Amino acid sequence: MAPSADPGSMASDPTVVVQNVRVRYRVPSTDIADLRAVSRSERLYLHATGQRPKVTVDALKGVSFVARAGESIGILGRNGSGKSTLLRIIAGLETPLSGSVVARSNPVLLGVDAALVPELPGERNVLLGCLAMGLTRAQARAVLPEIVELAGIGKAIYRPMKTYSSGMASRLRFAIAAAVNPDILLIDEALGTGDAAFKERSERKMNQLRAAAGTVFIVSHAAQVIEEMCSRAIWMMDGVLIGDGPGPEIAHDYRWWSWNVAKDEFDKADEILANCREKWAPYAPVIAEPGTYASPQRHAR
Ligand SMILES: Nc1ncnc2c1ncn2[C@@H]1O[C@H](COP(=O)(O)OP(=O)(O)OP(=O)(O)O)[C@@H](O)[C@H]1O
Repeated sequence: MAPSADPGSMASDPTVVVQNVRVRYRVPSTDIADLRAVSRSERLYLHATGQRPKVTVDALKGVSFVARAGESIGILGRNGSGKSTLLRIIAGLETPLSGSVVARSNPVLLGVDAALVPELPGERNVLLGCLAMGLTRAQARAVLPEIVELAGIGKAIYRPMKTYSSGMASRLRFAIAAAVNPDILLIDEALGTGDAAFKERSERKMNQLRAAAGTVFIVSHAAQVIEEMCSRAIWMMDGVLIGDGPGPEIAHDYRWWSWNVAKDEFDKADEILANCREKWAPYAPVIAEPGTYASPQRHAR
């Protein structure tokens, strides 16, 4: 079917424009069928060098959308559907095989693997994280109380991060990234681990960022997080964007589809998927004129 109109086109300025992005990985495989598929000379070479044959994984197969100021966008999908790859591409940490990403300002990626030092106490890591995100030492000290309050991990802030539970560490990372008030914040799975009080505080903080006309992206397996926190959601499947629409509605469809898959109700699941594709077909972004965006392409190609 024809791509639908950009749902936010009348609303606000674009912050991130993703156009037909493809990402391909070449990964070694131990599958005997992959070994049989290569030529005899290559097989001999692999054997002699102790290597495995490489297979192609298409992590993103032509993803396009426009994110706008004031949106919080949830990214949903099963394991391996391409959600984290999409965030890394928006953050500029990887170069796509083809396509482009243009962002209004530098996106800040908050990953569960964000590089903090496990041996250091939380408060020292807060300072490190702030410096890494471009704050001066004085600015970092000034926002320390706000970060400590947002993270809400009490006296644990004075203890080494390696002694934290995964939820405590995620909360601290979220608080650090959010405190620098980035225009574009990318969050990978950090919010599913918090308790009700943290959820309340993080929601408030995200609303503040959105109100300041920024954009927040959240990758989460928890459809409920996206249902409650995101104004918009995109549903990824096998590297393809299959639905783009209001957060609560996409999250509801995703949850209902997942439930049916888990119960082996595949006909029902297919029906939900077909309806979602029809109703929330992604729109094709209009190619931006040079100079439309303040910052250059994320990836020089
Ligand atoms: N660095 C990499 N090298 C090779 N393959 C990769 C790499 N990163 C991701 N992939 C592959 O790309 C595909 C998409 O992975 P990605 O991590 O983006 O999925 P995801 O939707 O975030 O998954 P999950 O929900 O499990 O975190 C998967 O098939 C994965 O194996």
